[in-house]
Amino acid sequence: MSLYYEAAAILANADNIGGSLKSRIYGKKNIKCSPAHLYALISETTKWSAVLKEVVEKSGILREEKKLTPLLALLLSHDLLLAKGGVAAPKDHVLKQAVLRHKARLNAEFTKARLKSGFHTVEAFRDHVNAGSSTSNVSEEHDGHQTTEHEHPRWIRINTIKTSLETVLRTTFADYQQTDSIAEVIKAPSTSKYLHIDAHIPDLIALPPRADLSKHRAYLSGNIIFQDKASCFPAYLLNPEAEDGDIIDACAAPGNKTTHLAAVLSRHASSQDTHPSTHQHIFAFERDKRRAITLTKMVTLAGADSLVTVKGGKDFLTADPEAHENRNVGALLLDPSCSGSGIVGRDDGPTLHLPSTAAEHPSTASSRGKKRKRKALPVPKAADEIPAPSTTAEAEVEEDPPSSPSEDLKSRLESLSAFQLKLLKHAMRFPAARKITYSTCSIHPEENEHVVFNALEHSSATGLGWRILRREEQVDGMKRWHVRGAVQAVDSWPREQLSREVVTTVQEACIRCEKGTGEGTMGFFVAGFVRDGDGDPPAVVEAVKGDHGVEVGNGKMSEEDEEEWEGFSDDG
Ligand SMILES: C[S@@+](CC[C@H](N)C(=O)[O-])C[C@H]1O[C@@H](n2cnc3c(N)ncnc32)[C@H](O)[C@@H]1O
Repeated sequence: MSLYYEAAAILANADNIGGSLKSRIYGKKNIKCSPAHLYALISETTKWSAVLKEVVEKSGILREEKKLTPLLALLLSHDLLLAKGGVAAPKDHVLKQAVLRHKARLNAEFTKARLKSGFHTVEAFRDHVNAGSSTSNVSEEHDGHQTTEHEHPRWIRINTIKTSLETVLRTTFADYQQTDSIAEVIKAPSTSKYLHIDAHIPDLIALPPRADLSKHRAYLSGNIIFQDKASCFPAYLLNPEAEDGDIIDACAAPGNKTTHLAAVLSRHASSQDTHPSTHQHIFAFERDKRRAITLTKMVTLAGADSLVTVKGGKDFLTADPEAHENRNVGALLLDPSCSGSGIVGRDDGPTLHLPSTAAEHPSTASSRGKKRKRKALPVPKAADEIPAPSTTAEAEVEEDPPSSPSEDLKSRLESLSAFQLKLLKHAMRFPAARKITYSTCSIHPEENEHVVFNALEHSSATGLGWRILRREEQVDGMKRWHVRGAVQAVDSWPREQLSREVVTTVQEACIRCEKGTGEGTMGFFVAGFVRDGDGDPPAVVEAVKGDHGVEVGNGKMSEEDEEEWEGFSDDG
């Protein structure tokens, strides 16, 4: 498969794999081309896609070249017009020939687009695009600055292990102007010095989209951490307090929530004038050894070494709840692998704009007989837990897809939610546990509200006294957050065991974030579980054994457990 076919397949993301573009490319097995080359081609093409979309549409190439899909046309025209070495294929390659046949027209349209944008040289045009000053979806003008439709602020969590909000406002952000309006920050150009202090999460601020602090001393020293607002919800909602004892982060890499947990402990301790490591510890499980290395680095950079033990290469499902070291685990944070459908791309990465064949020649689509049209799947933008470039047009596929995307998605969601539920049920087995948060960066009810309902209906919850953490019991910022569980997810749940009242309470207790709104969050879900009273550890073990056929600690698994699902790769 040539570079362009591989790049188009990754951009189409037909597997709907979550995670950053980088992690999806580097984590992909069996790719033939160099990952670095693929990454460069895809990210550069995405950056230029608003310009190239128009160039491709106006050139008419898609109408005449049946071998080209909109994605291939974008990638090839990028290399033809902008790459130093031109199209990276032998001269008799079918794709190279297809694009070269239209070279003159593509060049002419590109020149027109450049001049229309007011640039006399390609270099000036390139600088403009590289500065991120929007070749994409230019939709509005604000104070002379153009902004794109789905701008995402640069969220920054102040690492309270090392510093405080007050200190960074006085130092790192001393020359920034504070505004109460997140909208003002979102529409500001990347270089402007606007700052918004978040109203829900303590120690979180928003800067304009694409604000680049990656070389700033505060970032390099771990005083500030780039973390999306939604991604801060779980540790804040879990709210581990001194009496909660030790904490498990069950799916920890790259470590945003682990270090946030450590910062919360640190903050609580400093308000009580104690040191957290004397009575509380965080165990961070990460099954993937490679990702565990990143996790360890992040923990060290955040100054959280004394608070966190990284369990690298260790599967949380093999952790024995009865083990001596887990006897004080009172709180667990579960943020398992998920479809990543809430990811809107890497931190403020660009949006992919696909050329439309239909828009150019309305008659063409209907005259294509058997060819099928389907919506291009959203493409991961380029991060940890963020943006996948979203597509703006329909991709035409010439061949029959192997199976319908909705069937693929349905079975993928079934596997994912079974795995997520299994983790949640395992967390409920820790005898001293009193608090759990369950979160995903997915927008699908199957991975969210339905997992919660399933757990609540299951005797892991009912037999052991677990219940949902109601809205009115949540920490202040989460109680005030207005986007709650999806009503349609709740309505579609068959009320077999849970009463209408319970279902309504759960819907109100669940917390969601939506992507692409003026709130500047990614798509996200979190729910809290609590257990009242002291419990009775021996009875707990019996209930668990009886219910699951699992003797925790000796590795004897039930039939259901034997089918180990490996999960999808995650954000990097
Ligand atoms: C969504 S990511 C976690 C992101 C992380 N919580 C953060 O905020 O940076 C899920 C992680 O869980 C890991 N994982 C999945 N299943 C696991 C398991 N059974 N035990 C331990 N880690 C697991 C994956 O390798 C992946 O790194």
